[in-house]
Amino acid sequence: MKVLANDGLSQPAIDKLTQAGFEVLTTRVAQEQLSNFIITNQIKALLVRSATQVDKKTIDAAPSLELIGRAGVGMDNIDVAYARQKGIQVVNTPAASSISVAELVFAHLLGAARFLHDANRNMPLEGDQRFKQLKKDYGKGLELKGKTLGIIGFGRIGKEVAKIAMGMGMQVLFHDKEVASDTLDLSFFDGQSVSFELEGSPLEELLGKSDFISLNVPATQNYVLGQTEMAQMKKGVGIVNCARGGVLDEVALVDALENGIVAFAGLDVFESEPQPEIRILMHPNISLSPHIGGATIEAQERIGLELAERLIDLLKTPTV
Ligand SMILES: O=C(O)[C@H](O)COP(=O)(O)O
Repeated sequence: MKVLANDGLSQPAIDKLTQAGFEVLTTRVAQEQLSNFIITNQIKALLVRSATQVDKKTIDAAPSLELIGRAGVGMDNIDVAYARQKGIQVVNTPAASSISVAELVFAHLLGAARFLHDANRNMPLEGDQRFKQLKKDYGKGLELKGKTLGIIGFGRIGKEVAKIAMGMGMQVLFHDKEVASDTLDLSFFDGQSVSFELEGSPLEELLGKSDFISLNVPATQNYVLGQTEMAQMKKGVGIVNCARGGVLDEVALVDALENGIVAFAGLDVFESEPQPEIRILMHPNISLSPHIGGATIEAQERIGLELAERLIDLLKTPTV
């Protein structure tokens, strides 16, 4: 039984599937040739990350498909409803990358609060005058300890973000339409743990009180943070978006950066991927990363193994 892992798959997952009798192809097939490749090779399971689009056209043109696996969380690149309607099983790995994404939120927060992204671009090859000037330019960094972090979206990732923030001595507010309150267990290295009860806040209150805001919601039809919400934020706020491009209005963000409402932003995802807007790419107060929230060795191993197990279970291939 053939599996196409079109956006790559960790080696332990490939090994597990191979041992279970699957033939795993890791050829990166271009979007336009995908349907044809699936038919020609009689692919039964198509595994993707966020790069490959699995739309109606691809699904219609690939009758051999029995399963679509998303190696990751967001399924906005897959027409899930249509696939299921056609009898194709669709699975993802919602929990496996939460820690990696949460840690990237803090990579952006800690980095941008100390201008690291811009300092990296501007460090002089030589010349102590320029070095001294940069020392002045980057001389007004911010500490995170004691500040308030507003987390919008309190699912698995939002909760991991909250735990790191609490460990750093930050105050945490969260807003989630589905979650009124929650208990967080903070585990320490020595096995001890402490529980915290958190009450959700109305969005307006979170916007007005937060020194930093992290977006941790799934893809949405409308902006979660647009011009109206930015006008309600505390002056000098830092915003991090490691969720999805369309949840943050980038035009409103650049305006808010220009008028000083927002001091900095950290963006891992963009309204336009893989080619973000030039104003976003060139802005000195935006820390950038190319959609790598789940891209750690640990997360990809967990994702791959979880997906392999689901696939073996669902397609019930006899082991060789
Ligand atoms: O939804 C996800 O899992 C993340 O956005 C990561 O996407 P990726 O698998 O394309 O890196």
